[in-house]
Amino acid sequence: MDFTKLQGIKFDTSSSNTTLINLPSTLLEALIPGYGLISQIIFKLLGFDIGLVVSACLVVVGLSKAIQYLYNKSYGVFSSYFMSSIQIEDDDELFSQIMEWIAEQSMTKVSRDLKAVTKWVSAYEESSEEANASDDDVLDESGIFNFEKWASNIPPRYEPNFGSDRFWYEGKMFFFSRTRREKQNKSPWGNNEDQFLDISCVGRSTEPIKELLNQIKRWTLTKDNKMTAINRPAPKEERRDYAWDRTSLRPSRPMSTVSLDQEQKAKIVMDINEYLHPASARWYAARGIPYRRGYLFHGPPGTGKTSLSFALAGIFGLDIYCISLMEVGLTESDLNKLFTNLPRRCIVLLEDIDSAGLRRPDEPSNPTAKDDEDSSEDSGTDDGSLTKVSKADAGIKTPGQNPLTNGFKSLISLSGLLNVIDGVASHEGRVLIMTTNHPDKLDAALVRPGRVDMQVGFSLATRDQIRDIFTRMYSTEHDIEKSASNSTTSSSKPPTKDKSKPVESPKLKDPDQEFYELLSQPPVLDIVEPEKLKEMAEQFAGLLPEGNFSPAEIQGFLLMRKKEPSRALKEVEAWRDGLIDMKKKGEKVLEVQ
Ligand SMILES: Nc1ncnc2c1ncn2[C@@H]1O[C@H](COP(=O)(O)OP(=O)(O)OP(=O)(O)O)[C@@H](O)[C@H]1O
Repeated sequence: MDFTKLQGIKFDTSSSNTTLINLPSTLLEALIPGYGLISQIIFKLLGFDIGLVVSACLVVVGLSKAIQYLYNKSYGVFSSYFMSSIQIEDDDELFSQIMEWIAEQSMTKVSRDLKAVTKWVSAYEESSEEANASDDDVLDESGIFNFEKWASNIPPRYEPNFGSDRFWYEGKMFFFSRTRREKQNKSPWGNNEDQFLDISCVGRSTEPIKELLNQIKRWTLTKDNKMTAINRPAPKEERRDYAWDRTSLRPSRPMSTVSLDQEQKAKIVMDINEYLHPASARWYAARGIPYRRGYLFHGPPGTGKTSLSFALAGIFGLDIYCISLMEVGLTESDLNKLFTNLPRRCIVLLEDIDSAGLRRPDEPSNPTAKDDEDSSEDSGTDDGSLTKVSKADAGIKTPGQNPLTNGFKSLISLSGLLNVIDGVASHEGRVLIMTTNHPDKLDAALVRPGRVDMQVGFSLATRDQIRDIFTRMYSTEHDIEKSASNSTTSSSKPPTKDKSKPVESPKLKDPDQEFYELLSQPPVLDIVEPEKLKEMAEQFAGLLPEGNFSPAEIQGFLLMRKKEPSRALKEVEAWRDGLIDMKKKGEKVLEVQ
């Protein structure tokens, strides 16, 4: 647009033709290059002077711009003097809590500008409608669960789109804006944008917004109640922004489902309870003791070490942060970052620390050859004179290596691990649980008091545990409780079809007909009275020798017969003999499963 032409314009104010909506043609010519020519052509072709229309349009645009400018200016002045606001960044967990809360408010029902998000739900997070889906919604015509069909019934979640909106909450109006911006530190991988929310309200105090945020946090708590969040290290390339990824949210595991000596369970719970009490931090500080507590859960695989950790997280409402030192490429600085980014209170689960392949300087150059030997004489000190395993060692398999580590060597040295556990990076207030199948292979420095304050041994199933696992598997008490508290019965439904509704084979003759006919056999649902169940559990426990099988193995056997306690009882001897035989021969495959 050539504004220099505006200088040459002489406004003929005496002309009665020049009004607010009939601008002089010289002005129009200056604002719209080629206007004169175009208007003449249109006039010649149509006999119509477009000057009035163009002038009116320009005046409307100009006025609306001026009004918008004035509005923005006055809103800016008003909000800086008479409004309060709080900003929330998207890397804060409050961000997702607010989005979830808002998605359930009437704002998303009346707003005309929404963002639809496919709900990612884990198997445990289905809403009641999803969990209540009828067989017609989830099963195909052969009676087989069809995920696509089921997933198509899950509606998206609607949340506010980018931009501004407002909502009322408890009689107060709040303004809400969602803004996208470019990240300052750009990464060649993935997303270079982040977002933030701004919640504001009229008034010179942020109290109403703070109260709203507290309400949202309380709402999240009731929603996530009885759920345990599991976090794992974020992928390497994203670790610059987020150290941890919340990988799942699962129902808290009731303590009663972990078969372990009751007194031992109570001892651990009481110990953690005392430690977590807010007054304990001061008690520790007054005595110059670092406010940390570490536990070592040791025992054969499948004996409940991880299960107990999850049950503890559920009891104390803590999130779990799992780290495996076996993670390929996990360096000491990564580990440091992960520990410094832990929340104030949490459970850190350091799994299988024995198989992490940590190395000390006095180890032979072929360290893996020594892995199979008992290294308990490695009475390490925590003086830090321990070396870091070279990167070249990672993942190199050599003969004689520990089958558990599969030749893997961690990039983390023992000194590095010790520094993280009790160094400056270590977060005070966290509960550290280390698990191992081979406590004898651990360095004494790692398990010295202060790093490990309580050791809990897990053993292969005792008679009591076997009885307990059998009873829990076939007891319907929990199912009845659930269906009473929640009108839905589907969460307690057996995963296969009910026996009252046998699976129908498809009408059409198809090559899989014979296979489908196998499915049409009605499943047996063997419900036994509590008294009888007790008797059967006793019988079952009597058939399995103590200290021979892990709870996981017994659970696996029962799961294959999850609705048929009588069949489990009938087949347990064959399974037992097969498993003992298999272990003797060192085989991995079992005939009777
Ligand atoms: N003591 C137990 N009580 C109840 N269930 C158990 C027990 N031990 C094992 N299980 C069952 O066995 C499975 C594996 O258990 P879990 O992962 O806790 O074992 P683990 O000791 O951590 O094994 P690993 O050493 O291999 O990590 C789980 O499904 C769990 O329910």
